[in-house]
Amino acid sequence: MTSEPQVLVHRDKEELAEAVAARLITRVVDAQSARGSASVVLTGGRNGNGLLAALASSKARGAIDWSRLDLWWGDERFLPEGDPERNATQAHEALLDAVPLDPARVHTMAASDGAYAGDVEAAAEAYATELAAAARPEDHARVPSFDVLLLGVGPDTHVASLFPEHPALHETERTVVGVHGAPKPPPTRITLTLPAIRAAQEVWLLAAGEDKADATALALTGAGELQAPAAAAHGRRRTLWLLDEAAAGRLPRALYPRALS
Ligand SMILES: O=C(O)[C@H](O)[C@@H](O)[C@H](O)[C@H](O)COP(=O)(O)O
Repeated sequence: MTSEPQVLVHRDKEELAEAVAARLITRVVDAQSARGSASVVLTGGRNGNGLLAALASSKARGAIDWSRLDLWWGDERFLPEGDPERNATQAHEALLDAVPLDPARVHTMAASDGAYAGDVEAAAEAYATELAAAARPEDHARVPSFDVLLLGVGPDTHVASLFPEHPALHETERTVVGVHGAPKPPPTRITLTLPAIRAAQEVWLLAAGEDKADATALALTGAGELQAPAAAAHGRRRTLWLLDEAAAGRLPRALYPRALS
């Protein structure tokens, strides 16, 4: 089962970050009260980090039981541990170091100087194994049914490290793969594949700024999955596009109900 994309437009990137932070707190609190724990997949990039910074400064952040939250990553830049360009390093700086997480529930992807010594395929396979170990029978997948999977949308419509026309988009078996020759630096990356992304209950795609307007319009108006990977990202229950006005600037108005002021 997949879900039709819903579009929500906020005034600017600051309002977007704060509104999505509030939405995420509510979603995590709901999941924790229903099930005892929650799982969220983080994204790299400016919007993902802006969201984490908004969570860090939210007065409501104490409503989350951080010790019962599993954090995963949708992709990682295959760089040495602690490199300032690693998505995990940036997430720690923006939020993770400031909240009482259980370190065993913070599932980072391997660094290039870590256990797999520069072997990105082995690092990807290890992450797939970690995901499979966390999946429950009721998930009916080789990854957990993440409560929320966050994806920043690139100006070329890439999500995670799934770039237009790249071979990783054809993957139907593996849940995590190594990426070579990515057009956005660094060229070597680890990414969840579409089957792993589509196992999430909810997929939230984030885009802000005029440089995302074409990508957003392309992905939401019928582009193919190879041409526009963002168009291929669906949650089982919900697919939410969370935009600012600039990123929504070239969308047909019929796609989103809220009137712009
Ligand atoms: O590792 C990365 O670079 C990301 O995970 C990538 O997929 C990112 O989310 C998009 O490129 C959007 O990034 P911005 O929000 O910075 O445009």
